[in-house]
Amino acid sequence: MAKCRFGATNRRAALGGAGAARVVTQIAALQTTTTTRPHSMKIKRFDCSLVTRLVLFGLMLIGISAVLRYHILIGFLEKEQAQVAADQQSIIASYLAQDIGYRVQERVRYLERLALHLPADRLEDGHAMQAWLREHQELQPLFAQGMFVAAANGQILVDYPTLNGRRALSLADYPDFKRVLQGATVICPPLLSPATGRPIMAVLTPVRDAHGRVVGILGGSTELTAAGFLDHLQRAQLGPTGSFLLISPEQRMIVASSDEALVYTRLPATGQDLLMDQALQGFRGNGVGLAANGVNEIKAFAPVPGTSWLVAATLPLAAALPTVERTRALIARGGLIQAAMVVLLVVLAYLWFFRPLRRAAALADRMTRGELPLSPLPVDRRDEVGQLTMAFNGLLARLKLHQAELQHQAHHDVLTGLPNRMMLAERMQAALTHACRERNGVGLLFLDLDGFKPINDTLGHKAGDQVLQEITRRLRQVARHGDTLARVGGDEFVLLVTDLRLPFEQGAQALAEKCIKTVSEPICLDQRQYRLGVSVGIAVCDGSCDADSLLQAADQAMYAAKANGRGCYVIAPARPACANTALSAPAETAGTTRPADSAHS
Ligand SMILES: Nc1nc2c(ncn2[C@@H]2O[C@H](COP(=O)(O)OP(=O)(O)OP(=O)(O)O)[C@@H](O)[C@H]2O)c(=O)[nH]1
Repeated sequence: MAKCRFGATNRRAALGGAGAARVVTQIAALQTTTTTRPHSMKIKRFDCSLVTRLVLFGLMLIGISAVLRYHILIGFLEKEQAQVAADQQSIIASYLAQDIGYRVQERVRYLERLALHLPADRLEDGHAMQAWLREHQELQPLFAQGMFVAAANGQILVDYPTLNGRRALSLADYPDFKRVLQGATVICPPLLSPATGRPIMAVLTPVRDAHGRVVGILGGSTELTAAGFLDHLQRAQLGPTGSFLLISPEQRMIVASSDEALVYTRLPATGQDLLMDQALQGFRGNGVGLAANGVNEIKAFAPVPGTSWLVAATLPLAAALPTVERTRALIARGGLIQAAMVVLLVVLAYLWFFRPLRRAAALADRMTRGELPLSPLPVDRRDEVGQLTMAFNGLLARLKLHQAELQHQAHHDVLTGLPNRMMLAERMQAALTHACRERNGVGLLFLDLDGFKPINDTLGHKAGDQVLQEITRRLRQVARHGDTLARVGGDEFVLLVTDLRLPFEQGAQALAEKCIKTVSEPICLDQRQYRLGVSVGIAVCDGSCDADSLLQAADQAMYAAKANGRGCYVIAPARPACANTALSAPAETAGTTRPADSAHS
């Protein structure tokens, strides 16, 4: 069947290279990916760095744990320490109250004993009374301001030692005066001494006659701060800022205190110090509350036995919690040390754990940018980084395999596995260059099967494919080592022969005859034998021609062989020179040979 071979060349190129073109595009895309220079993968932004995130995460953990520790631990410590301090204050306040109670009772009992022995019938005898008072005062001076005797109407008759203005006083003005007349010993509320201006306490006890009637009053007064009475309260210390108070609830007065400025001062108004208000209403014990001066204080209250007084021990909360303050500083210091350690550890971890990762990333980056050939990354360790690197290497191997497959597909025919037109062109170019250098010849045998279409049409494409594969197998046996057998169209093959010696045509002819012979062997299909033929066009060259011209010359010669009756070969009449030198006489059949057995099947 006559065909326009030159027009068909392009069509065949399209046919033979249809799949290949797609493959070539894929390869080009791959090459583009690997050769274009993408942006560097270096981590430039500080906030993108894993190390930064780890450091921030570590610092955040430390911050949270410090805040939690601070609130839980400090809260617990504050509570515990405040309780311990309050209990201690209670013990001290209670001890002081007992001691003060003892001292007061000692004076009360002393005065009551004296009253029993006082000669009631000589009350009006001033000299005798004063001598009696002096004798007992000097014997046991429990009342620092001395003692005095008053008539039943409250008028002070005599005192020792004599104090200015004392005799002018009337005991009838005291609120408890009547109780004394009824026979009770009374501890008078503290008051400022008219004589010294200092706070004093007086004790009054009745003097009875032989019939038991109250005929007078024996009294004793003492300054609260007098030696041997409450002076020890003044000297008592409760930390650097704490104080002890002796309180008279009826008067809402501080009777005595370790803080001199508070002595004989009034307590804050109701509502200003709730804990104190509760104590004045009878609460005894300890607690923490806001004082009138706005400071949180621990207060402990203890009653003074035998009196209505109470002892209060007060201490600012902050002063009671030195451990808490130290713990606070400790937590802050610990937090800072931990933060520094986290930074240090993360840096060490970065250097130790992430260095292989960074190195692998840098290598992969350089490979991606084409600075290094694609090769497996070194695997230093068997940890997660090593696993990642191995996985990357596996991926790389698959990529290379895939790339090789694509390369193969782009250069080979899928059905026969023979080189396709693209690869043939490369081989021809190489063969011509080689021939030029070696001064020998290159031959091209263009083979087109005869009678192939009927097999396809009658037995189907599958059988046609089997035939093409069988023909390929046979032609491969004919081709010498170093020759290239390519499939360039449906039933078209090209055999590229190199290293031909002069005369070049002679070697090519021998090969053509072998091809015609082997193709014409019967083919067994579907238990029937079929015969095919092949028309061969031969073109030879000494290496000075170009590949296209050589192919066109062989193609035209094959066309001539077809025209000559098929099953034969035709040698191109003139050796091709260059691409622009077209073969002028494709029908010329000089050198046409028809082997005896080259008949169509
Ligand atoms: N089975 C199969 N058939 C193909 C393939 N490629 C092309 N063909 C068929 O091969 C046939 C080639 O046609 P022709 O060259 O005219 O066949 P022919 O009978 O040898 O004719 P002449 O070359 O003129 O001798 C067509 O029918 C194509 O459809 C293929 O890969 N497999």
